[in-house]
Amino acid sequence: MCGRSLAVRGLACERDGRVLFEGLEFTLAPGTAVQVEGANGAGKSTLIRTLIGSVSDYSGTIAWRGQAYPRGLAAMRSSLLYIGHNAGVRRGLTPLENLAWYGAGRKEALRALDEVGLYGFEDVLCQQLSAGQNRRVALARLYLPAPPPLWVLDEPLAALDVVGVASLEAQMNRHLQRGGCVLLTSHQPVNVAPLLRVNLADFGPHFTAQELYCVR
Ligand SMILES: Nc1ncnc2c1ncn2[C@@H]1O[C@H](COP(=O)(O)OP(=O)(O)OP(=O)(O)O)[C@@H](O)[C@H]1O
Repeated sequence: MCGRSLAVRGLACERDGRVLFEGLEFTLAPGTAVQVEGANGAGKSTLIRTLIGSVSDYSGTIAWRGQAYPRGLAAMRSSLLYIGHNAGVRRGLTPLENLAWYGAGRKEALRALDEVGLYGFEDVLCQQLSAGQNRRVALARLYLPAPPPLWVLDEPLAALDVVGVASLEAQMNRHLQRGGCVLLTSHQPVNVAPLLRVNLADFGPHFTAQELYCVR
């Protein structure tokens, strides 16, 4: 396994007795991105939660920088910037306060909010912002100085307009050029490179002809 990457080998997950994926294999190396694809309910968010260590009922091996989980978890977490499906924005706080919660100083937070098009909204409560603006508050963390190397982003393009998508793609490409890595889920094409696309449909449960006959 590559010593500087996230390596997934023979990974399988099931929920409620249903196999979501099995035999999943890929490597997320520095300077590269992986886009996890799959239909609604295919298991993309479950995979992400597994990779960031929030879910431990899986089989197979996950290793960060050559160290298999659970031993490698602490090192992975110290390198991780995770933005989940629900974006982790505190609605009772302003955008500025949200970034301060993540340790950002006022000047760098204002610059990041400007980068995501929220200039003038920094002191508005997030509960008064639109869905796309709240997504931008979450994504502003990607524009803070010295970001962690491993970005794991669940549906980061959701609710973004065309300009927002282009801006985020540019920021992800800058991160890759700096040697960082990005793992994301998206139902739409993502313009980042180099990109490995992993479709969970290719790792779904495999039935024998006999089993298929019985299902029918
Ligand atoms: N904790 C859980 N307990 C039981 N079932 C679960 C649990 N978490 C997820 N599931 C089930 O696993 C399946 C995969 O869910 P998941 O959220 O990973 O899909 P997804 O590919 O991210 O879907 P979407 O594209 O709709 O966001 C779903 O059928 C879901 O109901």
